[in-house]
Amino acid sequence: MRSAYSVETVRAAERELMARLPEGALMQRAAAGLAAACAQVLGRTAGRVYGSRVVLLVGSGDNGGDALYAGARLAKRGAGVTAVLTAPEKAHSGGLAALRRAGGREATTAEALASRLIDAADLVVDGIVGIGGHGGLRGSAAPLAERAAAAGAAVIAVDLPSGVEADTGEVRGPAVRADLTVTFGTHKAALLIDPAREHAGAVRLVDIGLDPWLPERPELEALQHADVARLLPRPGAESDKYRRGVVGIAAGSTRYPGAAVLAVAGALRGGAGAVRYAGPAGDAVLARYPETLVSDGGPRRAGRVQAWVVGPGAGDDADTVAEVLDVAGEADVPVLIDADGLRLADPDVVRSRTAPTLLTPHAGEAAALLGVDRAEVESARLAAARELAERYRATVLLKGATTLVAAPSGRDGTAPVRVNPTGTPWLATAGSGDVLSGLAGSLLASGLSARDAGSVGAYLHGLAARRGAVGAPLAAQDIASAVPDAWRDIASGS
Ligand SMILES: NC(=O)C1=CN([C@@H]2O[C@H](COP(=O)(O)OP(=O)(O)OC[C@H]3O[C@@H](n4cnc5c(N)ncnc54)[C@H](O)[C@@H]3O)[C@@H](O)[C@H]2O)[C@@H](O)CC1
Ligand SMILES: [K+]
Repeated sequence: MRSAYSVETVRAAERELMARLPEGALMQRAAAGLAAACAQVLGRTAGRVYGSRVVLLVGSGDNGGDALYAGARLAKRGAGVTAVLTAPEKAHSGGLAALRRAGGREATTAEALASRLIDAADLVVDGIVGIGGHGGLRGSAAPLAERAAAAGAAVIAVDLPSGVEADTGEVRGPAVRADLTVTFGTHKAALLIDPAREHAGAVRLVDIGLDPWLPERPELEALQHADVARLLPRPGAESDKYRRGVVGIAAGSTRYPGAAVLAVAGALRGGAGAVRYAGPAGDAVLARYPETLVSDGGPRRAGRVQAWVVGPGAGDDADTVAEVLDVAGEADVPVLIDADGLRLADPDVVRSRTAPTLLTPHAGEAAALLGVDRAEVESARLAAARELAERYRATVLLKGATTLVAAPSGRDGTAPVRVNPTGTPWLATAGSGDVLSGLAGSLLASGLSARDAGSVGAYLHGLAARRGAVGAPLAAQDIASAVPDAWRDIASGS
């Protein structure tokens, strides 16, 4: 599991740890990890550390201190290191002294911008601002970041790419774009959630001994292979198709029969023992998937299921959405609501449900439910997912480059929001969401909680797209077809 903690929590843990260590020890741990990462990158870009050209962008806080101490370590190994001080009078004094002792140089922002210093660098280290920052880069920091981006040197961000919001992943103004971010103690939300995540590049976590002081429950977590492997449903020796769970799919319309076929395609690969289809696209479904149990009497007459999926390709069929909510309410089984179903479902009915509900909007659908612009959802994904989960008292899977799964708060607080690490741009293809709804619905039917079904579904879905795409576009059906490969990879730990 990869966990991310809030700035407030990180600071509290750091205080506990620092109280037990000699002064400055923590910053030395951070600087040592940072210098090691810099040396590795220099090995690739400049051949070696000795004789390489390193530029440190140094702000006025401890983030700059980390950069200065790391720079001193590199200077001792023969790198030519210049620190560009955005606020010379406020730069970390111990770090600056260490850099000077090691033979490093200093420049003001104006000098750096007027010369070719940054353009000629092999490596730029961004120590402008870390967890102490708010808002986009201010003052002379913004043109420095721009120059670094244009220079084409490798950029390593210290703790966070400067200018992003640590706790939310928002980017509200100019921000550094890094190739690698070396972060300390724990991940922060900005390193996992877009748009900030995109600015971070690859992320390396340096252990500074913070773990014992961090609370058990993080703000955010990203499942890894081993976590998903533990959650994947496995049939026992005694299982028959009904015990494995039956998922009901109420999707598609005469206008959009394909959505039904794709949702069924996903559902057949999600671990349920059987898939029932209730809707007007039964012939299309059977033609492609003869193993489906098709009924043409609507959801009420479809027979028992352990979870329902409703909404993909539903068009304006509000009656079916209402019927599924009715039937699922009577049987007290989980419901996944996707696509058109999100717009058609009665919010009061959704809120008053007692069995789990999983809503799976993309940014546009989430925006419509929240009554805001799509851009607002895309720029503040975490807040949007949390807000929807509370408003609907339902688990919300907000699709996107970094898909989020947020559960509503319960008696013992709010479970960490899950962020899916397997997303890929290849997923942005028509019908991809229909496959996900079937897949996650099938996981719900096989007994996973809404939060687990959503996050395992998104994980498998992303991995399947990566497996299936391998450098070429893929269609939604290919994603469904690649799910068993993804499942095998996870189950076998490969
Ligand atoms: N606290 C600790 O124990 C440790 C902290 N470490 C480092 O210390 C950092 C936190 O240090 P600080 O609390 O001093 O804070 P930062 O160094 O992150 O930033 C604070 C400074 O940045 C300026 N600033 C804020 N927003 C800005 C913006 N948008 N544009 C330009 N300047 C801006 C502020 O005026 C302030 O002077 C961490 O991110 C990490 O790099 C590490 O050394 C590990 C140990
Ligand atoms: K930084």
